[in-house]
Amino acid sequence: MAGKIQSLTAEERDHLLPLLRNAQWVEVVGRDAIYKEFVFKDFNQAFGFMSRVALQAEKMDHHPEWFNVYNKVQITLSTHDCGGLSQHDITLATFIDQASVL
Ligand SMILES: C[C@H](O)[C@H](O)[C@H]1CNC2=NC(N)=NC(=O)C2=N1
Repeated sequence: MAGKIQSLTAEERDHLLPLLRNAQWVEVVGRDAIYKEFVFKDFNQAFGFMSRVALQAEKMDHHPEWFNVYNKVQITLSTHDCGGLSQHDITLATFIDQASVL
């Protein structure tokens, strides 16, 4: 069912994690995952953002772990099929950052 999904290599991490940190993503302690919190003007803005991310997640078959209260959305990205970060998480994080400023 799950295709062969590769964890990021050490070289890819050295390159990509600083870029993610610059964009306010942080590495989760005790787990190979990244996390970021988004704050919007109100629930309508937050849910519009979540809708855009949801459509992309379905398209990618790669889904965020997320928690929403009113105008705040907390997102954790990791690839369950490989037990850690993969290129899918980087791709989705990049999409999420773009979707958050629409
Ligand atoms: C069966 C289905 O394709 C898999 O479970 C997909 C769905 N969405 C997923 N999302 C994430 N974040 N990681 C996965 O490994 C994953 N796998």
